[in-house]
Amino acid sequence: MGFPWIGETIDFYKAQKKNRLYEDFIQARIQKHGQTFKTRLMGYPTVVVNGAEANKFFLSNEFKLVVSSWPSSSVQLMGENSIMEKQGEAHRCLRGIVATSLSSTGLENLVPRICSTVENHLEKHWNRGEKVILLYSLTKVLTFTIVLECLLGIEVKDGMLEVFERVLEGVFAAPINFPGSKFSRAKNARKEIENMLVDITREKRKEMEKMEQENGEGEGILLSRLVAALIRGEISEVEVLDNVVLLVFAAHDTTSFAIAMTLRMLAHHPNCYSILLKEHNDIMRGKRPKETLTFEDTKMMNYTWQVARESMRLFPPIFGSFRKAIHDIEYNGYTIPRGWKVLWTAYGTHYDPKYFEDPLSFNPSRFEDPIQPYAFVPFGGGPRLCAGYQLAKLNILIFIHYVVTRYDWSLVSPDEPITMDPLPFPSLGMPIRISPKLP
Ligand code: HEM
Repeated sequence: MGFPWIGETIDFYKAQKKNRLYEDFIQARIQKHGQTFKTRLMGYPTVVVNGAEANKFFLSNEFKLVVSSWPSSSVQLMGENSIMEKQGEAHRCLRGIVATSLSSTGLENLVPRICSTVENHLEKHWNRGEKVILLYSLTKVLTFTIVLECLLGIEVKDGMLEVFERVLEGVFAAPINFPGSKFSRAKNARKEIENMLVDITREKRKEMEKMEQENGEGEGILLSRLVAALIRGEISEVEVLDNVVLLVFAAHDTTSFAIAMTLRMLAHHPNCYSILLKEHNDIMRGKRPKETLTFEDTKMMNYTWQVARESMRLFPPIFGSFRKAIHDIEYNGYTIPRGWKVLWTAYGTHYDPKYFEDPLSFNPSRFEDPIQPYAFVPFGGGPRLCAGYQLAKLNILIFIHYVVTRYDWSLVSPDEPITMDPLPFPSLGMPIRISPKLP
């Protein structure tokens, strides 16, 4: 378990920073101790669990045996009232409100809005002849706009992204609140966002009360649904604010990284790229010039989704997360005492040949066959399965469609290192050389 308090935290962080959490930390200990092993991380005795059976056991027993457990800095910055901190009935209520806008029916209406946001983004940042752009950095601007404008219905103003990013930078920093620290900068940024969101929420409330639009229908936008629940007295104003901040955090870097890794893998595997391009050209052939994509079109992007899933298998945007035991737990011959942490990771199954043959090779067609439940877990599982899974999927498919049908592109640094802090990102921002395709 390493030294008292600190335990193996430094080894864990070092491996994370190099994006070698699996190779240097998890795999090394699995070989020594087996699939389930104990360690000490950030002051807590922690049991690291691996394998589909373990994922199923711990993820599906959320609220019964374990509860999600985020670092203190994340809770302070995302807010104590965000969905990730809620449990039981309070979680079910919030999840219900959020899920209505993020379900297939809710998202079907968003497709035209997402398409025009992607087109405007490409027009603004990608067009104008041959050039080199930073794909990952720019995609973050896009995913931020999609979650705020398309999903929540909040207009993005100049400087907003930078303030949100400052909050995100502190989410996993040490919660030390002295002037100039990462955490204190993040706290100040959070205050700025709160002030802005209070105005937006109150304005929305006034407007909805005037129009008696309490159910938020007519717009179908998530902010209206949250404010409708506020008007009905189901949630408080601070719950609206905390959940807006949480949604931006949950959606933004994760989706950008998934897009970046999908394009990187396509660049490394030209055969896969040809198959994917044909899928998109076939969709285009059935459409009039300038006709926009529909939800039905995205359902035809099966191969693209296989490529994206295979990329997320190899490069999960979230490596896993912590739970806390709320009872003594008997698991697989071990007793996990109440209060201990449990860490499940995507790597624990994604890189295991028991679930994925030749796990380090890139093979999108492995997703043609059904995958064992809880073996492919980039979106988690159980009651806390990613609420934005469908939006992430649409965002990825639609963006890839516009990129591959409109641009020729290539990686400038094919072997660009991926780093983690603690979410993964391409260390140079993923420079690519682009040139618009001739019409
Ligand atoms: C590729 C993109 C994404 C990935 C890989 C991803 C991954 C995850 C994972 C692993 C969890 C579960 C965490 C846990 O069990 O502790 C989660 C939860 C969540 N995600 Fe995502 N996510 C993505 C995109 C999104 C988007 C676009 C949204 C919304 C706009 C979103 C909203 C949420 C929310 C609200 C939760 C908390 C659910 C709950 O506690 O009930 N995510 N996500």
